[in-house]
Amino acid sequence: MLTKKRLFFLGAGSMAEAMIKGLLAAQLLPAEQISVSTRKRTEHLQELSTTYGIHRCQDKRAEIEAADIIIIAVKPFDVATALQEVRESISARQMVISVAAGIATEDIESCFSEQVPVIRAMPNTSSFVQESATALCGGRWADQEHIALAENLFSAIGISVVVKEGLMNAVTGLSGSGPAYFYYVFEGLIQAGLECGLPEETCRTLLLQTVYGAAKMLKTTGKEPAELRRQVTSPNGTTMAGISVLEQGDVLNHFVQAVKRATQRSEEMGRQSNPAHV
Ligand SMILES: NC(=O)C1=CN([C@@H]2O[C@H](COP(=O)(O)OP(=O)(O)OC[C@H]3O[C@@H](n4cnc5c(N)ncnc54)[C@H](O)[C@@H]3O)[C@@H](O)[C@H]2O)C=CC1
Ligand SMILES: O=C(O)[C@@H]1CCC=N1
Repeated sequence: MLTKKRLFFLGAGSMAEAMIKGLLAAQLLPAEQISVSTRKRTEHLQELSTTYGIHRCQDKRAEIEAADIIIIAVKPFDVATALQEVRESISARQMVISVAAGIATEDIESCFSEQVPVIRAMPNTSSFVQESATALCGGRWADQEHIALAENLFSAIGISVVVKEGLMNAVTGLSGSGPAYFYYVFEGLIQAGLECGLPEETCRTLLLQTVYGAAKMLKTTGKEPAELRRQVTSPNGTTMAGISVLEQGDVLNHFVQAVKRATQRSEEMGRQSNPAHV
């Protein structure tokens, strides 16, 4: 479905690069059909174009007019300015996909004079290795075909699910930010291994396989995490001793609070960066 489409990325940071890398690896469309722009012409833009063979934007408006799908991948507080610059070049025959945290489809829609189909999506940076977990929803003017096209795009770089827009801030706090929670745990475990006398390389090798194996167990056995944890935990053994320290620190509840705070932050950013109010 996407093979002949032209994509324009408004913004060329971590998320845009992760998506571009994933899309090209999936061979969903040729690199020449992807254009990127940044606020200023930077070396980074040149680097992206050299690395991936994508088109480095020369004339933002003309290239946006020629695009089929415009992907908003600027920071939430830059969405208003970025859209102000190009809104006249976007029409109802195109489709906008925003990955900006917190920004509602209706606030993006209100920037255009036409009934532009808008999809709000929340992928994560694992798009880079085609392992994103993406949730998306359609705005007022997005029909089933637009949603299917967006699912097609995000399924090429991981898995995608369609949710109600009211759940998008929670998705942002859970799986949008999610990789960072796991990296944080990984950092802690590396530090633990080092402090217990293991060489760094050994820690890294063992932990990488441990995290990969645990994720694969969850995915392939379909068992509950508590059940899989029980299988590791011998009565009065090492795991029980380790987990009791985490329980004393109420670590599980801290994860719950972290995701709730991230969800709330997504809501706040949506209010503070609302492009409809600029
Ligand atoms: N980094 C992540 O893990 C995820 C980020 N997101 C969302 O993706 C969006 C981008 O985030 P990052 O890539 O992390 O940010 P970033 O700071 O790495 O990249 C932002 C890019 O936008 C460009 N930009 C700023 N103003 C612009 C303008 N007026 N016109 C064109 N380009 C402009 C900047 O030059 C930069 O290339 C955010 O809205 C964020 O909420 C969504 C999912 C995950
Ligand atoms: O930290 C952020 O605001 C972005 C949105 C989800 C992941 N990173």
